[in-house]
Amino acid sequence: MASRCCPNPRIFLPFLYPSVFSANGVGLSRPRFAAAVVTAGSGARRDNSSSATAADATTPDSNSRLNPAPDDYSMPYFADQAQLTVFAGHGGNGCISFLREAYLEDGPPNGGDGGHGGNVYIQATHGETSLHKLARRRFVRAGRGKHGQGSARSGPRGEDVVISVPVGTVVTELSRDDPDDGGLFYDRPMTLKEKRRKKRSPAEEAEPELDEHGDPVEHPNLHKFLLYPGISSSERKRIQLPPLPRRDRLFVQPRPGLHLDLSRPTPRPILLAAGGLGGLGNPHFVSRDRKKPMFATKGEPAMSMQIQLELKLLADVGLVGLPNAGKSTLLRAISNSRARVGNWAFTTLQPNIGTVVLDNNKGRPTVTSFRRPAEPAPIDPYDPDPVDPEAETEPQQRTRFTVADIPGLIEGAHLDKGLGIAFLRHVERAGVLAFVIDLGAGNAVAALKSLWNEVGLYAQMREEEERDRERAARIDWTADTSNTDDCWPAAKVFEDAPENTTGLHIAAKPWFVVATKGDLPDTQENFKELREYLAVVTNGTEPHPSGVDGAWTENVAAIPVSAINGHGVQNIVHWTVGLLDG
Ligand SMILES: Nc1nc2c(ncn2[C@@H]2O[C@H](COP(=O)(O)OP(=O)(O)OP(=O)(O)O)[C@@H](O)[C@H]2O)c(=O)[nH]1
Ligand SMILES: [Mg+2]
Repeated sequence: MASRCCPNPRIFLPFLYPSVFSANGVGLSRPRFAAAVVTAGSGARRDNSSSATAADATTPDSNSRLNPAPDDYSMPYFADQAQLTVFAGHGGNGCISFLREAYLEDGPPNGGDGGHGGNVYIQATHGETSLHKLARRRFVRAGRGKHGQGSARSGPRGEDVVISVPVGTVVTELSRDDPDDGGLFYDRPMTLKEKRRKKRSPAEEAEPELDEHGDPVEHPNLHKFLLYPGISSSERKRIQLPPLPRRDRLFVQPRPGLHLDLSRPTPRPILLAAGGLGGLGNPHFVSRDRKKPMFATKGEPAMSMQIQLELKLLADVGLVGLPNAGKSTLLRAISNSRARVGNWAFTTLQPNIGTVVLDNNKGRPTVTSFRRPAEPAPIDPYDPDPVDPEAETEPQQRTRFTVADIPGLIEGAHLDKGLGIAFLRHVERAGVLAFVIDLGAGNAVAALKSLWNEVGLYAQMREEEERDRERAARIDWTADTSNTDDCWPAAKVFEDAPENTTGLHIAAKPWFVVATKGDLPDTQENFKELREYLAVVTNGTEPHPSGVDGAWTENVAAIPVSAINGHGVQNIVHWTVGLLDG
């Protein structure tokens, strides 16, 4: 992937290190991308011309937007994980009722059917940004169908519930309780053979079936029927119940082991749990021999499911760095974010997302950038109104991009040390990774290697998890094993699962280094060393810092900035846009 930006390090002009560049014979000149970056919200122009001197840079304005007091921040509610139990609605019961009118004492049955239970759906929408509301809610219940009533009035359907989640949410089923699992609630009709076998003489029909103690045996489906309340217990045992009629389901329950990766908005809600069918009123059971059925069927119980929601933020750029490196200050400098900044480790406890606006608020772009068209969604053959796959084929003008600032990583983060693993998932989805290195905090190359090491180990761990999940989902536990001597026939489904984890799904992303706090004294040598190291990584003499084969090493840049002064930050915007456009 070739960057649109000039690979020449001259573009990261030496506003911080004039001597580094003049020593190389590179004179001071205006940056190629001299347009001021207008950040959303503030509307302020930051002039980052090369005339800013090192002396200016070392005197950050106290209590400015980029050097705020620790209590000057806004912290939106945020949760990136939630566990929910969803309950589909039970079906309402059918009704046992008979027509009563003046001069008509003994009318025909007229009980209405019960309403079907409501379904639970999930939908990924752009309006949502966090799972905190769902994390607090814990239970989601669809409405139950109302019972049928007399005069052939059917019960209304239970209300459906749609769970709205942010785009980037991964849904994993943890367990389900499906009452229909052990056998269908509504019987399939008996075959002719079964009917013949079951056929009893009229004398036998009159007599109830007896158990070994001589007590009448209860009908096996009795619990699925609703009997007329006035019925005596002996009548209850003698009652002849018909087989439950076959009924088509309105919605097909999703298969067990549900796993949805909602990485794009879903045009229509996706079914999680289907409600139960409503019961049948007594008119359904009228026959030649049974003029007045004293029973109706109960509503079908519905299933419940426990799901895990995990939000992987879909930011264009992920900021990765050690604690206190200056990530949040950088986010404030390039976007409208009011992330908390403090001179201690772990100031940021949850991810912040900032939006970098690429126009001057008058509709005129300051940077021309084109978003690649999204891959068309696979066509669902059962969808009556499929989304047009050709909808987005033209490159779209990019007017903004998003940046995610995650809590700092420390050594062992992939083993859940520090704030650890919980937030590393947010860099998995980013298009570009920006490694923020504090030039004033020791060797920058060592810091970069240790960050890549953590990210690489985390990537391998996720790939292993994903492979295990995929294997588990592929095992067909119902496979017929009778014709084979193989005691583990399902093992063959493992064949095409990849064996080795590479970590490439993160290491293959384009990345660059933001060398921040360049205003601090004596950081010049550190920056030079970092730049030389990245040059040898780019030309292939040194391996990628994560050690992963085939990782992205095209034109890896180090951009010096002083985020606290807003110096050099627009170079980050231009470089990022170049990498995003690819
Ligand atoms: N001199 C100087 N100080 C900076 C610069 N950028 C950030 N700082 C200071 O470094 C400290 C840490 O900044 P933060 O932005 O909170 O760092 P962080 O990486 O978000 O820290 P965590 O959230 O704890 O991971 C603050 O006191 C900032 O004022 C810079 O460019 N120059
Ligand atoms: Mg921070």
